[in-house]
This record gives sequence, C-alpha cells and structure tokens, in this order.
Amino acid sequence: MKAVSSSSPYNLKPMLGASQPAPATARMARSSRCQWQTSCAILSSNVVSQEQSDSLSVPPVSDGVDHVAAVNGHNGAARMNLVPIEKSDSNPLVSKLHHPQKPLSMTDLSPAPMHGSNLRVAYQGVPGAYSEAAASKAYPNCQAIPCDQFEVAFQAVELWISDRAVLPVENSLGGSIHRNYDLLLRHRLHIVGEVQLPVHHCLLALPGVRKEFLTRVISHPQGLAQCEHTLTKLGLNVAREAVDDTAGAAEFIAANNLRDTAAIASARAAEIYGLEILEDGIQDDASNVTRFVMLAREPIIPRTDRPFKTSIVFAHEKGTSVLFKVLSAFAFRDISLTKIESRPNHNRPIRLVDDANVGTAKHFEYMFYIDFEASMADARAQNALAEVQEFTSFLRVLGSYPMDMTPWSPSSSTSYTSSS
Ligand SMILES: O=C(O)C(=O)C[C@]1(C(=O)O)C=C[C@@H](O)C=C1
Repeated sequence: MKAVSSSSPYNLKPMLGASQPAPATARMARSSRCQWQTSCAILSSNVVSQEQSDSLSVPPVSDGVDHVAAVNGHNGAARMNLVPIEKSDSNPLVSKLHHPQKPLSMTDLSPAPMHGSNLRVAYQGVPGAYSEAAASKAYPNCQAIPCDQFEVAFQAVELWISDRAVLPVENSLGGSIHRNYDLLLRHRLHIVGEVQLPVHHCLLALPGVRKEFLTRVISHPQGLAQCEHTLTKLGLNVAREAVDDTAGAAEFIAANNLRDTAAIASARAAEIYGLEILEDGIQDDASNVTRFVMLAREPIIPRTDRPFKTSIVFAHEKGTSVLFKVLSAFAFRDISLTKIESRPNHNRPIRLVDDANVGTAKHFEYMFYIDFEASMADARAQNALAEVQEFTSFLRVLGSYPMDMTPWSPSSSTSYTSSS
C-alpha cells in the first residue's frame, strides 16, 4: 500500500507521503499548517524567493519561553511540560487569515527579517552547547531556546513555541546521531537548511584542578567519541561517562563543585560556567565537523540557482533487495549522494521468510535515509524520485534546502561566541 500526502510541496505524484500516523501534537500543528500552506500557495505561485518563502513560513510567536523541558521521559506529547499554545495573531498575515474580512495589504506581504532576528530557535542542550552555536550560525541574532531533549525541540516547533529547531544529524568522526533520524520520521517537520559547524573540543575543569586529580571525564557521547584517542594519548585512562550535552557536563561540574571530574565541551562553556581549559583542541581530527539540520513547520520553495540538497527516507517490503535499484535511479541521472543511513523499520522490524526445506530466514527491515545533491525544482530529481517510487512501499521527502557552502575554516576555540 502506498501512502498519500496531500501536503507535499514538491512537484511529485501524490504518493510521496508518510504512512505513519502522526502524534496528536503533530496533527494539531498540521491543522494550522494547512491554513498557512494555502496562504503560501496563493502568495507564491513560484515567484516567491527562497528567503521570502522561508520568512513567510515563520510567524513569530509571542510568548516568553526560556527553556523547554519534558516532564516524563520522551514519549507522548500529552506528557510534555510545554507552554500553552498561543495563537499567532501577532503575525498580520496569520491574523488576517483568521479574520478574513480584513483584506491583505502590501505591508502584509513585505518579507520579514530574513536572517534570524526575532526567530525562536529550539536546540537540545544548555547555553554553551555546540547546538546553540549552530543555531546562531544558521540564524544570527535568533533567540535560541534550550530544550532538554531532541524530541522537545521537535515539539517546540510543532506547538509554535519555537519557529525553528536546529539539530545535529552527523559528525565527521562520531558518525550519525541516530535519535534524530528516527525523530525526523516520527514528526512532520521539514528540513529547510543545513549548517556544518567546526567542533573544537576543550578539556574543562574547576580552577586549580590538574589532570592528575581526575578520575572521570564526562560529556555528550559524541564528545567522548570525537576525543577518544586524544584522551588516551593524554594519559587520561579514567572513567568516561556520557551525559545529555557537552555544556551540561560543564554546568554539572560547576554546580556540584566536582574537583575529580573534567568535561569535554566548548571554550564558551568554560566561560559560562567558570571552568578552566586544561587542554585545547582535543578532538581526534583537527577538521572535526558536525552537520546540523534546520527544521520548520513548512517547507521552503526549492530553487535551482544555487546548490541544493534533498533528503528522503524510504522503505520497501522486501528490504535491502531494492537498494541497488533505488541508488541506480540517482546514478543514471548523475546525481551525487552525500549520505546514506539505515535505521530499523520500527513498523516492521523483522520479516520472516519461510522455506519449507531449510527453515525460516529472519530478515531485519530498514528505513533508508538518503541525501542527494539536487533540488526538488530540478527535473532530474523529480524523475529520479518518480522512479524510486516504483521500487518503494514508502517514500517521503524530508526537505529540499540550500547546501551549506560557507568557506572552509578549520575549527578554533574562538568560533563559539554566540551572536544571539
Ligand atoms: O552536546 C552538545 O554540545 C551538542 O550540541 C550535541 C552534539 C551532538 O549531538 O553531536 C553536537 C555537536 C558535537 O558533535 C557534540 C555534541
């Protein structure tokens, strides 16, 4: 059975949708989204620029949220301790959609600030986390909203508490952040951009603490993975413990006055939590980079006048056997893939294949995630996906967005001064 999504903004046959039921919060967010999408369609008809279309999809939210937290684990929107939803009537365009008697005027159509001011951007972690730096890089002068879990950041956008979420998906040394791949599928947000952030780790401890005193190093699992060999080279064969985020590790040491523990975190975290830098640049590779994606309730309109990337996720009832066919749809059109990831298919993790003679084979079932270098406005991408659709039982476009083409500058401890 193919799934249908009426909300696909891309010029594809209607099958490119999500077959999984959306959680209650996502359904709620979608009802407002439908309205918004109608307005975008009226306004755009392919003449709205990238930035306009982006800003049009970002009605500012007017409540004063400092930190978003979940109360009861990560499941179930109903249990999230989120601030009540406010109607976004502060946006004149949304307001007029709610009150159709007021005609739209030219001022309603003028683009909002394009590069982040006034945007609320949810990230996982506490101030000083790399995700906060990524939010500032993506949207300079934004209001970064710390969240205690990745899932909360997704929900903050769905519930209009935040306009965007910025979430890590992969690191050049530590690999994929699997949780966010699973959440991308479970939620209905759209990828609207990417940022690649050089990640420069420091070893932090309370003032006066020396390396010899340490019995433990704590950090986000990615921080520990990215510094694994350097820690050993430094003679730090001490316990390594994972915590929720790098800056949270620094905060924990400071709050509990831990003189036997060091954190792997940014220089900015040292500044914020009053720690000293014992070692600078301890990542195993100098050019350590984490890739983050920006998520919004609405997709942006894909373009062809600058490099774009498109992210998709698909599955097939016969698992990996179709993978070669899917990949060839891109190869034949000269479309480069930049990333391929597989995750368990939580809808159907195991497929049993009986063979009367030899027994039962148990195949693991996967969801495949692919990023490719083409815009959904490019006919090659549309044709490739039309072909992919022939081989897959489920296909969803997660987003088509500008590639991060910022000039390469190796990581340095000074790169984390937040501009927000
Ligand atoms: O803990 C942080 O500071 C984060 O922002 C999270 C995170 C990650 O999840 O990969 C982000 C960038 C670095 O790769 C290390 C950790």
